[in-house]
Amino acid sequence: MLPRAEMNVDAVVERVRPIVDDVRDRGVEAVLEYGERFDGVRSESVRVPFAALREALDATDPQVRAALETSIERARAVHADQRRTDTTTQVVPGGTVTERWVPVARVGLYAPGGLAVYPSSVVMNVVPAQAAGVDGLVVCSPPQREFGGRPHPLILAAAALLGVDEVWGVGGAQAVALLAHGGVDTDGAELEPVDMVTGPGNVYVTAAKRVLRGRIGIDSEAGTTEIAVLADHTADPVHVAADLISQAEHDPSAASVLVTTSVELADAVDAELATQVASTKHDERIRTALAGQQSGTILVADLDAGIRVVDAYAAEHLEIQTQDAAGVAARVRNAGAIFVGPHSPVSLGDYCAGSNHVLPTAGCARHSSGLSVQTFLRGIHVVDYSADALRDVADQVVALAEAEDLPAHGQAVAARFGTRKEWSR
Ligand SMILES: NC(=O)c1ccc[n+]([C@@H]2O[C@H](COP(=O)([O-])OP(=O)(O)OC[C@H]3O[C@@H](n4cnc5c(N)ncnc54)[C@H](O)[C@@H]3O)[C@@H](O)[C@H]2O)c1
Ligand SMILES: N[C@H](CO)Cc1c[nH]c[nH+]1
Ligand SMILES: [Zn+2]
Repeated sequence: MLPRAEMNVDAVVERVRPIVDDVRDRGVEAVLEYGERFDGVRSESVRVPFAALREALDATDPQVRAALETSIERARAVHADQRRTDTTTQVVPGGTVTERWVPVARVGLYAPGGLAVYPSSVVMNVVPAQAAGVDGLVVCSPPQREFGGRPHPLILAAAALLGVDEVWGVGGAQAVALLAHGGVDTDGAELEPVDMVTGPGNVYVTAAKRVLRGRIGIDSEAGTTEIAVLADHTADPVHVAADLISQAEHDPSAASVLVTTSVELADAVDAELATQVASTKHDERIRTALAGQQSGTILVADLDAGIRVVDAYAAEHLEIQTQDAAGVAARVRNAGAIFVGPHSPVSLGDYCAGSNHVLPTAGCARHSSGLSVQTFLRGIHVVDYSADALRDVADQVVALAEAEDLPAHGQAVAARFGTRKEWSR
């Protein structure tokens, strides 16, 4: 199995637990102290005034605003199609089971803001939650020193564009803890505890979600970014290298993995990486990520072996750059999202494909999905039987209850038909 980064979620859970407990006990005062320690800024208050959201939007570069609007429009189109409809099954005459889809009442949405700022993650969180019908939305993002301890203006602008009016300037584990436990701001504004926290983040955010899971619902662990590229001799090494670098740019712990059938391609990608990294803005971070144990190249004998490797790895993002890319993609079982062919780079999905970029990392794609409308819905079974329908199945319920040595279960049915029986101990 390919290793993940050394700095993993397990390694920081115990470091994050005291932060979570402290925020539970001391609320906003603790949040402000952690902001000072980890984000280098202490603000007057944590909730962003409503007027500041509109001001940020008005001050946004028109080109960036238009791009955000495109991103929102495409994401809304895809997520609208994910809505569920209730289903009613008539099991027998007079006996129905309805599956009713009900949105979570109040959710906290995290948009990262440490090494980079992520207005695109505001879009990717808010769009599916709104499409699911969630009423209570609160966005959290780290306080930024250069903006007086408020989140980055583009985070505020994205929230305003999406119609979200509650934004708090808090990041890391303390954000997840504040969302879960609630708190009162220095000026008396109240953050009501949420039922669920979603959104991507670094290892501290992910560890806090793991610590608080159960008290709140969480989405899949959308931690440090990963890309795997499955490529054959037809792939363009310039594109493959650019895509590997694009995701390494997120974090020194990010993973960029090439799985290929072609030695020539592997060598050409190595050469391209050396050239392209040198001219990239965040070259130091990228070099660290590419040199880490989590990144590298794997040579495979053929595409069948390649598919076995990428399935075992279960990458957050998987690009297929092979002949018949669609056919190969159809054979993959485990990935957060799959990007097919030469014109579907991961960066497209990060911003403007319409797909969601909040995706499971660290192998969680074996069992979990990216953020979607479904994340914010709960299916409730509504059981409705008539007297006749219950009578028809009463003996079977009693038989199973007795087989499980839970006779009172059977009695609850029998009692309705005057056939209660006394049980000897
Ligand atoms: N999987 C996905 O869907 C997805 C999507 C977007 C981004 N990401 C990932 O999100 C992450 C964003 O990370 P980021 O750091 O830029 O922003 P972030 O907002 O996730 O983390 C910043 C916060 O980390 C906390 N922190 C920093 N150092 C700490 C320490 N030593 N102890 C405790 N807390 C500390 C601070 O409170 C700070 O506010 C990246 O790893 C990126 O790869 C993942
Ligand atoms: N690649 C990230 C998901 O892991 C999402 C993102 C946002 N901005 C840029 N990229
Ligand atoms: Zn990205």
